Amino acid sequence: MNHSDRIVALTRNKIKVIDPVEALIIRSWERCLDSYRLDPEAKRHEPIVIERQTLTDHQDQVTELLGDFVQEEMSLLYQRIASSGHSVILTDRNGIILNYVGDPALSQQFAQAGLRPGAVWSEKEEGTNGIGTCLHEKQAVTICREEHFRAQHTQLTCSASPIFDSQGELLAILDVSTLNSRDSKQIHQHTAALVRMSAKLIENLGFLRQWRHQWIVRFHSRAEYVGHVGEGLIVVNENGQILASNQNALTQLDLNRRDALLQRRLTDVFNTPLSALMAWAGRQANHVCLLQELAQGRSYYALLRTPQFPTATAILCRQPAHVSTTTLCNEAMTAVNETYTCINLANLAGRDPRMAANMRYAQKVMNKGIAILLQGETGTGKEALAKSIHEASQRANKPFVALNCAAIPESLIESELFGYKHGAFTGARREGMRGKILQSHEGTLFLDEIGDMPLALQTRLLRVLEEREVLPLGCEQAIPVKLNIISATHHQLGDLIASGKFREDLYYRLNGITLSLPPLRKRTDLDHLIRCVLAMENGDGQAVHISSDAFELLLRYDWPGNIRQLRNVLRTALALCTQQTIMVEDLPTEITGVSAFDSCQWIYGSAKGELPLTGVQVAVDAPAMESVDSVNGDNVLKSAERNVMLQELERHRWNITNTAASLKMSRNTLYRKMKKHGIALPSTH
Ligand SMILES: Nc1ncnc2c1ncn2[C@@H]1O[C@H](COP(=O)(O)OP(=O)(O)OP(=O)(O)O)[C@@H](O)[C@H]1O
Repeated sequence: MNHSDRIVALTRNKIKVIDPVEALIIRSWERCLDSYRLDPEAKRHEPIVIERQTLTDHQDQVTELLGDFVQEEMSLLYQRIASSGHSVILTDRNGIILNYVGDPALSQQFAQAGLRPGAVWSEKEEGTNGIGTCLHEKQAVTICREEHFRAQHTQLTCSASPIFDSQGELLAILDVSTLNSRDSKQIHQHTAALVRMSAKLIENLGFLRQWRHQWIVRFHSRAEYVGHVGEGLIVVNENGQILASNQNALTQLDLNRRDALLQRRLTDVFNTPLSALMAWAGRQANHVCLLQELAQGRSYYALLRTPQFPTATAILCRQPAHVSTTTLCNEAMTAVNETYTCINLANLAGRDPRMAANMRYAQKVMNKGIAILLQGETGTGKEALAKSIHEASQRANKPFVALNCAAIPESLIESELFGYKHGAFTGARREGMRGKILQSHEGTLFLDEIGDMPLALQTRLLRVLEEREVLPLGCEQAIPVKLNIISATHHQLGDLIASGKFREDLYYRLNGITLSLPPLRKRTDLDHLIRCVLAMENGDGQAVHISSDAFELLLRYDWPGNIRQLRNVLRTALALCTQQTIMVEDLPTEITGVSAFDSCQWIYGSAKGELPLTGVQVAVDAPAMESVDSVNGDNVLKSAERNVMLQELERHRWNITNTAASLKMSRNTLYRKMKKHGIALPSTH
């Protein structure tokens, strides 16, 4: 069957199609046949190319909206995937090619194929193709060889991803095209993932640029992702009214429509007014603060970016360094490279017996090639411990290489971990890539969030561990590797094994010894740790004090975010306090709220014959609470009760039985109180 007959047979349902990707292509073919009346076998034609001056105008328009860094990001993407036959292309929303980065030796061939600045690659002109079909579908697509409608384009393979403006309108397309690739579509998924990430990055940077004269709240449910490609962005004016948001913000907040945010006030969405964020940004520009979303009580970390006025010299929030795709893939590494100046194996234990036992075991096994598994809730210090073990070991002068299995897309983990040979697949770098396993040769490989590793990769990893050699993609010869693995997880791997999500044999390989890090609320040396972390955060600054009331609250708080949260809270408190003394009012409501809730529970609960909550009975001055919440006393108590419930629900991952038990109330009472406070169970917990 020739190209044309195949298209017609598939489009007219003469061959059944099940795959949704194919369905997208069939839709496009239908448009080409029925709406644009194109002929797949039409004799070779030249794409329309717009005039030079018009092209310059189009380029200026897009550069004005997206900024100069587009070219830089395109070059970075090109370097990452550089191999013969690739070019990185930017088009505007009409499919006009604006910029092109590619191998100069091949530019002639690309130009002959019609891929040159000024050429129009809309579907209407060129039939089904990466750029045109992406424009129409407004989603990332990969169009491989015969999937192109025009027979003359079947030498091309293109992965394209849309770039939207802050109103959600399509602005541009980022595309990577290659000529005469013989790889399967599946193999192109690696390139497609990189294109999607770069497009998202350009979109975010364009967003920040477009709204550079307004306040922007940058947030994510994980502190380390603020400033990265997945962060949510919400623009507010000085009255706290929301002007725009990016798609990530909607995804993070579980909203499906942009207008669900527009024209609302920041305080309709989060528990913190803009004024509080401004005060924070003025004093502690570089650090994230904790926000609570009102609808479901989820916590987010946020940075406020101050408006950039031409003369601004004073308070400027952190403008994260240019985040390239490479940094995204190395997220785990970035986290490990945080300054742990005063954390080492000797002082990590603090004065907690369980931690001290962990350190003793670590000392005993760290030079014996025994795999160490670190288990603990988020923020308990697993990465810090892994790094300290490496630094205390005999391989301290060898590399410490980290991979966060949950932070990078599934399609990229394989090549990040195992590496690949030059030309292993479309998008492979010319010189190939060594992969984290080989990079860590003789050093330590730290596999964070191992519970999130896809099953297929678990099998490959197991083979590497058993055979002590690695076979990068596209290589025929395995390379011997000397591996020392430390892995970490917040999951109970036993549960994952029971549900078939984790291989039991891999678990035994990784678990030469398990070190369980206690949550902060169970550490016996919390007082000592608070002092250490405070000293660490204070750096070389003047001596700092904590009032006994504030210290008491810190000791009694449950710390769902563990040491990470403790660091953040103390950072904020340090920034807010006056005369180097941290007072109750310098602490966030989720901490001060506990005491108010307890007294409120004591008042209301006893009247209804219910037990008081956790037994915490710390008196906090009502004015302090009022100044935080700016509400009357009754509301303070209600809001405190709500806060504590949300916090406990979050801590127990919205398990009603466990939350009710920890709050010492029946499940029915918990449901009743949740209803009273308008707390709904999130669907994804
Ligand atoms: N003993 C300690 N003293 C002071 N700070 C610590 C200590 N242990 C960890 N931290 C700090 O706490 C924060 C969280 O630590 P880390 O990232 O190691 O936790 P984690 O358990 O790996 O978290 P996650 O599971 O979310 O990745 C980091 O900022 C780290 O510097």
